[in-house]
Amino acid sequence: MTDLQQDTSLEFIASNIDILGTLLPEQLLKPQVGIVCGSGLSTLAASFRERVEVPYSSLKGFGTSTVPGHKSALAFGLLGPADGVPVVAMLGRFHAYEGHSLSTVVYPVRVMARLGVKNLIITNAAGSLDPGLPVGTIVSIRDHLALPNLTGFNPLLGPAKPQYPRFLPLSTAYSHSLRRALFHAAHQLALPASAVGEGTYAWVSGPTYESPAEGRFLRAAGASVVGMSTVPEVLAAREEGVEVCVLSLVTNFVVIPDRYRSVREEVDAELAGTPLPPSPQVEVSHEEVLAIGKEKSEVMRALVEKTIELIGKGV
Ligand SMILES: O=P(O)(O)O[C@@H]1C[C@H](O)[C@@H](CO)O1
Ligand code: HPA
Repeated sequence: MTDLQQDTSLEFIASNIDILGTLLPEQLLKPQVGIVCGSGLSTLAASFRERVEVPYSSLKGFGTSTVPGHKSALAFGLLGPADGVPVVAMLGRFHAYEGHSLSTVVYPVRVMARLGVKNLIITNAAGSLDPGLPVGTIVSIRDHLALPNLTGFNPLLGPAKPQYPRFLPLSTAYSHSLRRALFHAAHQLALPASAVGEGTYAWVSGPTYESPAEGRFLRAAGASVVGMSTVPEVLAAREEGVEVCVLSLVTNFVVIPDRYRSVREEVDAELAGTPLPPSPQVEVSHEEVLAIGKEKSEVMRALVEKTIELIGKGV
């Protein structure tokens, strides 16, 4: 772990606001919408106007993202028509599997909230557990299943703080109104219905991809997609009073064979002179995850931008 407990005191975070005050023009200093860019999705900030990038290294309390496809900077800019909505994007996030403490993982979300962000769009790359959500589908997350949270690995563990609720409800964690804005945006962009699905995100710690039995378990438990991020950020955002919308890009199927081929059957059939067809050996890789992110970056960007435009219009 890089630290045990990140300093999230108002004073410490405010020191970043002072630093940003020296780096940003006035019109970018109070972003209304935040974006977290998932693996391979940093291009979500490609069309920010008046864009200014601030490396995490020039800010206090930020870690360094060590995962390929994740930069380590905040991008500030304007999005949408006319004067534009001030926005901030995390180009690169922190994952617990990199060795970051959960308080470091969620720290940028807390900074965004203090800067004035009211709505946060969190993106990620995820594996599909549902044949109805093929590779390339964008999934609007409506709920989560977080085994680490249920077993004592939760970013909100710790002494009560007067500015936060002690017992945070999660039944409305995924904003109904932001999800409505997202589906209105998908309609306005004339995306086919199959391009954007809905589902439940299972958070696992990683860094291993799921074994077939783990995939079957998560699917039986009600998850639609699985990934190694996002839920800690959702919890911190909700604790800060920020509305949250999560988009998972399906980059691969989690291998869930209905039935394992028996190797005994395979060998017996071979020796009897009636060999079975070769059994498929499928493996997911981060390179494949990044490649799908690249392929879908334009549609993800268009969807996020249109959603932000509609949020600004109160749709
Ligand atoms: O940051 P995200 O959740 O988009 O990244 C996913 C999960 C792992 O970090 C990585 C695995 O390929 O991609
Ligand atoms: N499992 C967990 N995280 C992921 C996956 C996956 O299959 N694909 C992309 N991120």
